[in-house]
Amino acid sequence: MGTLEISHLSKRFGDVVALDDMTFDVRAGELLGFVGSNGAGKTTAMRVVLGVLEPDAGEVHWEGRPLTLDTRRQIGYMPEERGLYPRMKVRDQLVYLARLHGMSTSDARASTDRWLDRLGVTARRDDEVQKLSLGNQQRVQLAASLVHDPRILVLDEPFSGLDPVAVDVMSEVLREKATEGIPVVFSSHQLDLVERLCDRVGIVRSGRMVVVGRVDELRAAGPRRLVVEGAQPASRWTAGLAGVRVLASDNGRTELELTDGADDQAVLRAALAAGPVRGFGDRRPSLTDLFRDVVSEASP
Ligand SMILES: Nc1ncnc2c1ncn2[C@@H]1O[C@H](COP(=O)(O)OP(=O)(O)OP(=O)(O)O)[C@@H](O)[C@H]1O
Repeated sequence: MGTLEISHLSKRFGDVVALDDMTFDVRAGELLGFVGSNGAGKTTAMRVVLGVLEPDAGEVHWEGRPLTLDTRRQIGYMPEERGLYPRMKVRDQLVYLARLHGMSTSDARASTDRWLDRLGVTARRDDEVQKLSLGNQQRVQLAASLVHDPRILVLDEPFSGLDPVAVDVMSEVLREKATEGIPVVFSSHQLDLVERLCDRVGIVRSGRMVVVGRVDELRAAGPRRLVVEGAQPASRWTAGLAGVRVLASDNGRTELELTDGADDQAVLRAALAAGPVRGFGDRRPSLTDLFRDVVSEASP
């Protein structure tokens, strides 16, 4: 199993620049979370990988070679606009899709039944897709991306609209596929989930991949954050501190950002001078914090 390499993709729709020299890779056996604001270019990038959209420039390679029609058939894709036939029965539809990807009828049936069972929709297998709830349609859509035993997984917002149990099942399946050695990339706005699940995260802004790495690496690269409990109000004791910015201050809890060279002991001394301090320590930024930092860097 090889790496999926997305190199220097550019794509415009009229005046809109959807992709602007986007480059990143998805390694064999990893789960990559693809995050970014609405309209940042995630869906466009995924559609280019799948080959349903031609880029203006750039290339996609897998195992060191450009993706061909044949290798693209080995991608399991979950589109954002769910692409099932509403009037077709669940099982028939999955068998049909697996056959379309070259599976024999008996393999297609076996694989369909296995995935329906795994995703908890066996009881609905003879129902038309349109009669299923949205969450169950989504489970079927995931089954559709997996039924042909893909060697690459590209999933556009697979978690949106799922109940917590379905989120767990979906997470488990994606993790398992990565463990099998498949490159797995999925987009999501549920950053807590991405943080928990992914090996690496890529943050997209205005068609460019601006940051990519493990969440702990991204954290280490950002400014240090401190939490001080007690010593209110913060405005009274933080004003004279060099390199210190107040991020939030309420209910006796102050969050600070320290730029290079700021002295945490000076912060503690200033806080103590203002009143009793009950808590003092580092605050690990969440992926949501990191995302906000990256997105706000864009503002002038
Ligand atoms: N077929 C199209 N025609 C015209 N503009 C398009 C088309 N597809 C995408 N765009 C534009 O390209 C930009 C990127 O859109 P894209 O759907 O890739 O973003 P996204 O990151 O997936 O957003 P979201 O998180 O909202 O799903 C947007 O400005 C969008 O309006």
